[in-house]
Order: sequence, then structure tokens, then C-alpha cells
Amino acid sequence: MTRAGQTGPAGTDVAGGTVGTDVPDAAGPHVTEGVSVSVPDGVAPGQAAGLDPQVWSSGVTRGPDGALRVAGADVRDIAREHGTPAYVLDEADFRRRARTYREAFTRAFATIGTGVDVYYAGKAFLSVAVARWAHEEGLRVDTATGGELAVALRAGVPGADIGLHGNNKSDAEIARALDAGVGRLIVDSLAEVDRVADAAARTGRRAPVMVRVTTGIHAGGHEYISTAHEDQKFGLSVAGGQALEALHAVLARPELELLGLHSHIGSQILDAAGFEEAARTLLRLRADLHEGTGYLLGEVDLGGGYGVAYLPGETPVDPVEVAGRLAATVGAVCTELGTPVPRISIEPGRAIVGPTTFTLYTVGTVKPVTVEGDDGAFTRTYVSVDGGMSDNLRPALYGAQYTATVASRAAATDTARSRVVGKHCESGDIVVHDVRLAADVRPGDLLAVPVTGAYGRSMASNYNHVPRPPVLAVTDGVVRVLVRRETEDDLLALDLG
Ligand SMILES: Cc1ncc(COP(=O)(O)O)c(C=O)c1O
Ligand SMILES: N[C@@H](CCCC[NH3+])C(=O)O
Repeated sequence: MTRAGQTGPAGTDVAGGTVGTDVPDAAGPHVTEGVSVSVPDGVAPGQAAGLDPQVWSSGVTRGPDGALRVAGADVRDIAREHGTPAYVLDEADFRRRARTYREAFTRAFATIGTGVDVYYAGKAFLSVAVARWAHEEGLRVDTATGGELAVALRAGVPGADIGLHGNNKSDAEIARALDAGVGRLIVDSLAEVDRVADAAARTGRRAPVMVRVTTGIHAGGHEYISTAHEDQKFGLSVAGGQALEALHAVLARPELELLGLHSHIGSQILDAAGFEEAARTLLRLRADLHEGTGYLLGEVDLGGGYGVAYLPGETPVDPVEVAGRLAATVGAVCTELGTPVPRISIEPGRAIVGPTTFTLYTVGTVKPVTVEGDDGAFTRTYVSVDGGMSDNLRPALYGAQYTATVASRAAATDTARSRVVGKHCESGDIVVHDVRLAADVRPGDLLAVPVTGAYGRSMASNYNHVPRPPVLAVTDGVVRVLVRRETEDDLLALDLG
């Protein structure tokens, strides 16, 4: 379905992500800027102007002259002072999302008489300030490497409130986690059971562990971010028996304290059914272990993966709804199995930080290109920005779709079909595949691309020796550098000649 005044077929929904399609360029003038080709019916014109509240953080508005503002700061001032490209993060929005997830899950699971711990998945984006905010909002921190663990510890998050994941943890990472007194190590293979137990023996302290299981569920926005089907590297198979074997192996090692089971089925999941199915599998495995050994696992972690909207008109996961469905499922399955309800934990990353941030770029080269579409030739405006796949790998890696808007002046009504591209030496260096931008977009304009807070800076690279952009937090009109911009000197310092 397409919105009135907009042409072409809607994007095709592929495994939870909307993929833009080649559409004819017949929309002509008076189509509001920033609208992806995939906007469905019912989107209000103001929202379609690029400020759909699902896509922009709650602090983003347009000022009196139409320029974008975030939490009271004008993007032109931000660009003047800090340069572009830059990731611009709305702190209040981050805190609000963290609270929303904690409250939604806590309330829902209280109805079945159990508590919930929400771990912020630092892989989405981690800095000292962000780890501190998450903890201040009552979340714990999930880390996946020694580096993430170091950031959480530097933030002052107590070890007991940190979890450590990883399918290939090094001995140093295991030792560091044990030294820090982490609340849980999530064991990912049979071999790791003994490695963690041996490391714990050396420290003289019992190691609290969970066993990550593979439930066989295939979910997620892209093959590369699905993590619970059988043919991938994470976890221990329930169907194949390795999960139960690992649980027995943990119980056999007195240096280990078995906390519970862990499952993470994938990322950018928009439908709760996969989470419910995984919960059923985990609870049955827990009951099997109980029956076989008399050992009742106290905790079950249902992982992260809650999907967000990337394009105007898309619907993100509603935390209240998904929490309600999961609590109902967990309650019903435990009743059915005759087992007490376990404590629950979850690990959202993208849903907390993704929509809090937009990337601010400066437009450089603008080039009209004649393209042969299915319905004849049309002009596509290639809008080059001063970043690209080095600051947002997701379009190149997953075919991920984004929207964009000119940020330094009012949204245009006279728009042209555009593609936002980066400055790297690859034709696949695309930031926004297909979007209507101001027909007069020109060098020097600022362009904002929303929902880049998750897996943007955290997957950024130095491709073509491009320094990585800073992360700027805006709070009540004040801009603070959370992570500074890299410089050429930083890059050259690594090159020993
Ligand atoms: C084990 C684990 N937990 C949590 C997450 C966070 O996922 P998301 O950012 O999709 O919520 C991931 C990443 O997919 C993960 O691998
Ligand atoms: N990096 C992925 C998500 C992977 C999550 C980590 N298990 C993305 O950008 O969508």
C-alpha cells in the first residue's frame, strides 16, 4: 500500500525488514521530503515530513526555521562545534527506553509472581556514560568481550550486575570476568564448562554460570543475525542433546554454580511468536533436568532481539505487549509442567539505543544519474555524504533500510528520488537506498539519518583510513562528547612504519 501522493509499490517485507524496491519516479513535486518509498497509508503528513516518532528520538523537533533540533540543541550549532559526520544521541530518550523495558517486563512478570532483570546488551553501543545511564535506570549490563567488560567496569557497574557472553572467550577474558566478580558467565560450548571451572578453581571462588542453548528457532531480520537455528556457531543444541549434556557437566563441577538457561534467538525480531516458542523449549528443558536430577534452575534468560522501526510507518515491537505475551506463556507452560516459575532476564540492545541516535552528515557531491527502471528511465539523485559504510555498515552487510532528511533547513515539499551514498571506494557504499529528499539538496546541507544508535558506532571501521565519528550526547540543550572523533594522528599512531 502506498500513501496518497506517493507512487510505486511498497517495500517488500523480508524476514522482518523492509527492503526498498525500484519504483518509477513519477511522484513529481509536492511530495514531502524524507519519506521512504515504503510509507503505508495512514501516516500523518507531519510525521511523514521525516519526524515519525517511531523513527526519531522523542527530543527531535524542527525549529521555527525548519532546522532540526535535538533536546533543545540546533543541529547547525552541533555541526559547527563538533563537525560531521557525528552520531547524535538523545540521553533522555535512552533513559526513557531503558525504563520502559524494565517497567514493562517487571509489571508483566509480577502477574505470574516472579521478578525480571533487564540487561542492556552493550554490543549495540557501549560507552562509559551509556553503561552508567543504563545502570542508573535499573538495568544490568550484558557484555560480549573483555573490551565491553572493561567499559562496564570503568563505568562503575558492579561486577555482580554484569554478564559475560562469547562463543570463543579467551582464558584472559574468563579470568578477568571472574576477578571482577561478574554475576554470570554464559557458557557457550561443552569445552568451556571445564575451562571456566578450571579458571574458577584457580581463583578459589565459585563461578556463576548459565548455559546458552540453541532452541532451533529461526528468527531475525537477516540470516546473519539469526542465532538459534541449528547450523550456526552459538549455543548448545536442545534437540541434539548437547544442552542437557552441558547442564550435567556443569553440575558435576563443584567450582561452578548453575544459575539457569539462556537463549537468544536473533536480532531485529518484530513478532513475539519466536520468543514464546523459545521460552517453551527452555522451560521444558528445565523441567527435564529437574525430573532427571532434582535440580531446579532458578533463572531463565530469554535474550534480546526486540525489533525497532527503521522507516516511517513501520511498527516496532511494543515492550508492554511482548512482555505480556511472554509472561502469559511462561506462566501457562510452568503450570502445565508443574514447575515453579523461574526468575526471568532479558537482554535488549537495539530497542534501547537504536532510535535514540541519528547520524549527522554534510552533503558533498550531488549527482543526477539516469536509471533504467522496470517502467522506463528515471533520474536518481546520488547525494554523497562525508561518511558512509565506515560509520554504518548495516546497509552493506544486511541490506538494511534507512530514511533521511535535510536537517539544516525546513523539510522540502519539492522532492526528488534520491540515494544517499558515502565517500568510500565501493559502489555498495550506500547509506540510504531509496528516499525522497529536497529536490534542491546541495553541498553544505546537513543530512540526518535516524535510528543509527544500535550497531552503528559499534560496528564502525576505518575503511579507507577514515577516522570514526564522535558520539555526542545531548541533554537539555547541552552537547557532551561521549566518544571523541578519531583523528588521522590516531590512525597513523598505529602504523609503525
Ligand atoms: C546474546 C545476545 N544478547 C543480546 C543481544 C542484543 O540483541 P538486540 O540488540 O537485537 O536486542 C544479542 C545480539 O543479537 C546477543 O547476541
Ligand atoms: N549487528 C547486527 C545485530 C547483531 C546482534 C548481535 N548478536 C545488526 O546490526 O543488526
